[in-house]
Amino acid sequence: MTESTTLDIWNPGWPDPFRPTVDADDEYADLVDALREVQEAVTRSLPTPEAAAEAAATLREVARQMRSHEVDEDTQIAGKRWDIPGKAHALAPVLHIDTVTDTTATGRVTVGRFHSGRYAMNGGVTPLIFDELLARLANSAGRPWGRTAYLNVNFRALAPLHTELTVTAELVGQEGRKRFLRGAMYHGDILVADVDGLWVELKPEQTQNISKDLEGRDR
Ligand SMILES: CCCCCCCCCCCC(=O)SCCNC(=O)CCNC(=O)[C@H](O)C(C)(C)COP(=O)(O)OP(=O)(O)OC[C@H]1O[C@@H](n2cnc3c(N)ncnc32)[C@H](O)[C@@H]1OP(=O)(O)O
Repeated sequence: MTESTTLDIWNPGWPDPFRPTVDADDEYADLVDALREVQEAVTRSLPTPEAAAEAAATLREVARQMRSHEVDEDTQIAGKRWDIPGKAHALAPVLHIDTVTDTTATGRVTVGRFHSGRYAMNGGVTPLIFDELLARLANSAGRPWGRTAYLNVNFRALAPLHTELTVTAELVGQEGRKRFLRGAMYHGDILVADVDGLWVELKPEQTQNISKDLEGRDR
């Protein structure tokens, strides 16, 4: 991390329901790392039917254990570890955010076969990475909470697997509640994708009861 970095772990403008309510420890991060290992290993495998059945039983036993620790979404840790790459959310590729200034952000990401389309990054994963970095920038530097209104992604070249890609983001304009951002993803000097994004600052009534707004929509 460079001297000029103002990397926010938590932006005070964000609504409380997104704040972790218990201290996560390294064991929790390790659990999500282990889950990522399972995702990659299963993706890469062709087990015998017997081995598949045995693994399925083991995984269902883990799911049973985790269900006995279930909490509501405001209380869970997954997706809220702003201090670690991937935020302890197994869906997200592990994005290492190196710098966040008032108007720029940079990061690095390497994906494996779990996030592959066919021998290259799946086209749905690229927006996920852009959303992560651009959202971090859009909502940094004390700016009030905003939501993604659009992400227009251009795929310029195949994004290779098992290879570090660099990702950049820039705040290019603000008009009232609207924040316009641009981003790019590179394999070395090769531009593999770029993006235009709009974040719209929430009105006060949109930040109240944010978890209630979302209730029932994730089931
Ligand atoms: C995994 C772990 C996570 C862990 C949690 C961590 C969170 C990380 C961040 C995640 C953020 C997300 O991904 S959020 C998920 C993806 N996004 C969403 O679900 C958003 C759903 N949409 C909305 O909620 C709404 O549409 C908003 C808030 C975006 C905008 O609604 P609104 O507030 O009523 O806006 P409105 O007054 O109509 O418009 C304001 C201005 O913006 C313009 N505008 C609005 N939408 C658009 C649009 N799509 N394209 C062009 N322009 C637009 C309008 O023309 C207007 O311009 P003018 O007339 O003023 O010029």
